[in-house]
Amino acid sequence: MNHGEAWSSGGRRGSRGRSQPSGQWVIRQKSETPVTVDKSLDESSGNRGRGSRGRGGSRTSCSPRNSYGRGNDEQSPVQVYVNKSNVGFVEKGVQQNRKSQDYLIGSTKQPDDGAAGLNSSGDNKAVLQSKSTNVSGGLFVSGECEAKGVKEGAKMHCDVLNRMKDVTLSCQESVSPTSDKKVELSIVEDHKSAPKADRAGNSSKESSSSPFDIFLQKAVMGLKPSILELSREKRKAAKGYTGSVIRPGMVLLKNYLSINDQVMIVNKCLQLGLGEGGFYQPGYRDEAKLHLKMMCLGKNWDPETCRYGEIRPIDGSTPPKIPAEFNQFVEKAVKESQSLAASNSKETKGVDGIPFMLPDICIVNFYTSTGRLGLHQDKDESENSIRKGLPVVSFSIGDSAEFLYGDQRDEDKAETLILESGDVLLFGGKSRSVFHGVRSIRKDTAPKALSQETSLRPGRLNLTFRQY
Ligand SMILES: O=C(O)CCC(=O)C(=O)O
Ligand SMILES: [Fe+2]
Repeated sequence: MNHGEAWSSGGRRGSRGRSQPSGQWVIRQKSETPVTVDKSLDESSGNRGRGSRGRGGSRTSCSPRNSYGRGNDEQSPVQVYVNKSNVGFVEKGVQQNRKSQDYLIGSTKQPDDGAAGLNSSGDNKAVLQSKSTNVSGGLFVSGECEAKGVKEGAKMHCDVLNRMKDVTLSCQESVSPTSDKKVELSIVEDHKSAPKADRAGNSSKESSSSPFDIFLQKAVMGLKPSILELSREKRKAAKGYTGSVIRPGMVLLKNYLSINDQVMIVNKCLQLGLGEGGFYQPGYRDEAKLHLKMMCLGKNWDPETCRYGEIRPIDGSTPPKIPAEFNQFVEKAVKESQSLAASNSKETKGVDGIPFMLPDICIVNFYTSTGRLGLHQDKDESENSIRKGLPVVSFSIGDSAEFLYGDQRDEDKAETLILESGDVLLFGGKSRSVFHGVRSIRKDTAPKALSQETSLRPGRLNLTFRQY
C-alpha cells in the first residue's frame, strides 16, 4: 500500500523486527484510569526537522509522503487513559519484496483537534480545485509501556506521551526519478515551502506499536444531528452514486457506499483495529512518523522498509484478514469502473482500460483533522501488479479529504478532488502510478448519520485495496 501521509519526528522506535511487548495505550474519551500528563513532557512536540534526505541508500528506501503541519507546542496538560490490557506478540519474520513508494513529506503547524470533538456533517461538494490550508490539529497521546503482566523484560515508558502532530510522513523516494536510493523526509512549518511527500501523518514519539482506538465512547459524542441535516443526507443517499472518469485509468464513484455500508465498514474496522495487528502509529526508519494511524489487512506494509510482509516487524503481529464483505464492495467497484472506463475510451478512442484485481492487501488509514499524506506513488506492490496496472481502490469514510493527484510530485501542479464519505476512487491502468496524497481533512464534514450510528472519532477513515 502506499498511503501518502504525515510523519513527525519523534521517539526512536526499536530496531526493526525486535520483539516488542506493548502495553496498550488507548486514547478514549472515557475510560479507565485517567492520567494527567503534561504535554511538555513530550520532547517531540517541537518540530524536529527530519531531513534524512539522501540517507539510506537502500533500494527500498521509503519516501515520506507529504505531511504538513506538525503538532503544536502548547503546554497544557493532556488527559490520557491507560487501557490495562496488554498485547503480546510473537516474533515472526520475513518480508516480501516491495518496491519503494514515493512520498513527499512536509508538515505544518496545526492546532489540535480535540480527541473528543464532535462530528457534524456538511454537504459535500463534488470535484473541485483548490489549494489547501491547514486548519486544525489533534490531540493524541501514546506511549510505550512496560506493562506489568506483559512478558518478562518488558519495560514501560509511560512517560512517553505524545501529541499528535500534523507532520505527514511518508516513505518518500527522491524526487528524481533516476535516483531510487534517496530517502527524503522533512518537516516544515509551512507546506508551501515544505519538501513534500509522505503517507500517514502524525506526531512524534508515539509508540509505534500502541494500538490506537479510532472510536469515541458514545457518551461523549455530543449533539444529535438536526432533522434537517439528516433528511438532507437521506436525500443525498437516495440519489445513488454517480461515476466519472477523472482521467484515463482513474474513476471516481461518488456516494458509492451507502450509510449502512459505511457503518458496517467502520464497525468492522473498530473491531479489527483493537485486536492484534490493529491501529498503530506508523513511523519511518528515521523516526519520523506518518500523519495518520494505520492498520494493514491481509499483508503488512512496513513504512520502514516499504515492503509488504506477513507480519508487522514493529511488534510481530499478524495482520487481520480482509473481511469478505470488503472485497465484495471492491469487486463491484472495479467492475463498475471498468465499464465506465470502457465507454469513456470508446468515446475518446483511447485505451484507458482498467484491469480486474482481487485484493489481498488493504491499508486502513485513520486521519484526524490534522492528518495528511504527502504526494507519493503506490509502488510497493509486486512488479507484475504495477506493470499490469492493477488498480488501487480507495474508500473514503467520515470527514472529507482534499485529495491531490497528478503526474509529478508537485503540489502546485496537482489537481484536487474532494473525497467525501462514501466515495470510492480507483486508479489503475494508465493512472496506476499517479502521484497522489491528502492535503487536508475537512473538519466536521462527516455525515451526521454516520456519527450517529457509529462512534468513529472525528476524522477520516480511508481504506485502500491492492493486489500484491
Ligand atoms: O487517504 C487517501 O485517500 C489516500 C491513501 C493513500 O494514498 C495510501 O494509503 O497509499
Ligand atoms: Fe497511496
